[in-house]
Amino acid sequence: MEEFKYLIPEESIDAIITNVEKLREIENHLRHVFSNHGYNEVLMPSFEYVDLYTKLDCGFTVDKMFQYINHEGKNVAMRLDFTIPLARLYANSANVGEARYSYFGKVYRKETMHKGRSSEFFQGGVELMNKPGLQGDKEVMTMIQESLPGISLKNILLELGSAKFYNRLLELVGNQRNELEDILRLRDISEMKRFVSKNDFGDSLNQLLLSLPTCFGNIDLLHQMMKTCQDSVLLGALQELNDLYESLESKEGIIFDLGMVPTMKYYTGFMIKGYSDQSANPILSGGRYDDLLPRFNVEKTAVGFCFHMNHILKAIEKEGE
Ligand SMILES: N[C@@H](Cc1c[nH]c[nH+]1)C(=O)O
Repeated sequence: MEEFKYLIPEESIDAIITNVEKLREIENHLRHVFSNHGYNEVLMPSFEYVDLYTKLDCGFTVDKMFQYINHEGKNVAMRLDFTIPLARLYANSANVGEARYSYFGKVYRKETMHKGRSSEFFQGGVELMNKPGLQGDKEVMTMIQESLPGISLKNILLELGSAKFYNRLLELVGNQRNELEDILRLRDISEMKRFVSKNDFGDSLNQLLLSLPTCFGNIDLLHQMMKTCQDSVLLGALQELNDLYESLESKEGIIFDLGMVPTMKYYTGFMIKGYSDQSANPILSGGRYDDLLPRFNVEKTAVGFCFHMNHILKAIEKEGE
């Protein structure tokens, strides 16, 4: 009868984060790193038109959104992502030179299977507008590396992938792209074997595809792939990853994952995911997304990343056990 006192909606959990003191400690550390690099913190709105997320071909679908119809009769969603609204902010600003934004706050994403999982994700990140190529990528990577010591996790692995590489692969397999995406997402070795023998893309591409589900390793792996890769676009993408790696002062904990599937459809260049050995979910993610600002009619490039605070705090908790 008084169920409301005990039950929690399936989209929710009892408390999103209980160790808020730790959250604030990490947040302040990150705030410090970001502002030292000249990033201005912006407090973004919680509500956006659904169209902002769906009509730019960024891969967001309405089933992921918490939405309602406002008094104008328009569909409004709770913030699903910081990167897209910040791209709009930049595109609408008078200054379209170099710009640096940082942010802290929640995004709201519906889970397909709720069961004890929250739909609210606390992020802290940055977006760097109009610093193209290696210089921009390096700035972001350096900030990630500088941030890591302050997040209290011992073993962090930084995985680098490339959306340019991935998108070219999809182009090369033509009509079979959806199938390839599924196989790579699941890293399914036997499905990949079946896929390759069914389609036969020629020796070189066949061999490359077969290697992808398990294609992670250190810089030697990248060099080996560069030797065998024959397609100039694929090779160019690998060369970019190599240049980024070489430009970094510290190479600690960096590995390559050439089968990495973009979590966001807007990525166009390098992609990064950070993992703690205590968390199955990434504690940070990001990458270059040069095609997003042009969709707001501003021919400028962008790159950024965010920390996933919920996953960081979970991993810290586990590490303490
Ligand atoms: N918005 C991305 C992270 C990112 C920031 N900038 C670029 N990528 C995410 O939620 O995963």
